[in-house]
Amino acid sequence: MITDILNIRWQDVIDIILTAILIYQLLLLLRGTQGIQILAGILILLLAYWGARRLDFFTLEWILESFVKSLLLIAIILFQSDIRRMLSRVGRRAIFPAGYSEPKILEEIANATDSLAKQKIGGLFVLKRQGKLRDIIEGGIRLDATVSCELLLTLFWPNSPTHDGAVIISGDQILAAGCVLPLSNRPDLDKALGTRHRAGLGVTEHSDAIAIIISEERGQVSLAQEGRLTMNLSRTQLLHNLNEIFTKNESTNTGWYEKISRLFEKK
Ligand SMILES: Nc1ncnc2c1ncn2[C@@H]1O[C@H](COP(=O)(O)OP(=O)(O)OP(=O)(O)O)[C@@H](O)[C@H]1O
Repeated sequence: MITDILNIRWQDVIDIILTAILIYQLLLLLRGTQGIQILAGILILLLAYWGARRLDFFTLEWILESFVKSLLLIAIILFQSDIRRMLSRVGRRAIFPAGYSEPKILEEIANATDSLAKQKIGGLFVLKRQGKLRDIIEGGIRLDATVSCELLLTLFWPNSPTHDGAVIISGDQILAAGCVLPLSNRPDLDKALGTRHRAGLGVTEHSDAIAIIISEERGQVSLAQEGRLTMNLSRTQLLHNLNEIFTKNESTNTGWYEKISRLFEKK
């Protein structure tokens, strides 16, 4: 046993790590879906097969053995939509890692912000960076849709179910809407500013995310970063600030570890 451990090759270590990551990601992908129930069913049948073998129940073993032999095929058929979703996610991240370097994304966000402000419709966008916002995203309505000005406007349209709360964006993807953010406790904040601004500021105190706040009352746009609020921005100023934050920093600040973890990360 000890000699086996001593003989372990570096390939075995990588093999074990990759298998663990794969299983963990599969479980994350299936969590909360019907897939997890199917997986539990398969595990019960595998347990029954193992029991039948141990107890020499030949007929049951024979039936379950045929099932176990075709398990891979059965799993592919049962999980085809989950597998498709996972492959497209991995492929998309490998080729187009989550980032804001594509100028069109920031323009779509700036256009939506400007349009909401002009119509005095309240809005709150959170632009995710390296820091995880999993709890916040899971509390909202999951979307996984491509960023577009039209969709962002629709999400904040009065009476829409996603009108309240924040939209979380990561690169070219809208991850979730209707998300509740942690509120800032800053005592020196202008008393005229309500919970939308405190929420936008709060998320930037807890993470490296950027928040764009559109005031319903005054139709003004504010940008929050690292617990600081820059208020009353025009469309041009907002776009300029976003470009400064993202296109310059994002590509240089991302190390190899972040690049690899983004590939597997479930946001
Ligand atoms: N914790 C939170 N997370 C996300 N959104 C929140 C949170 N709390 C409040 N909001 C949003 O803020 C809205 C209330 O805005 P409120 O009037 O208090 O803010 P405000 O900062 O004064 O902005 P406005 O100028 O738009 O009135 C809620 O309807 C909701 O959409």
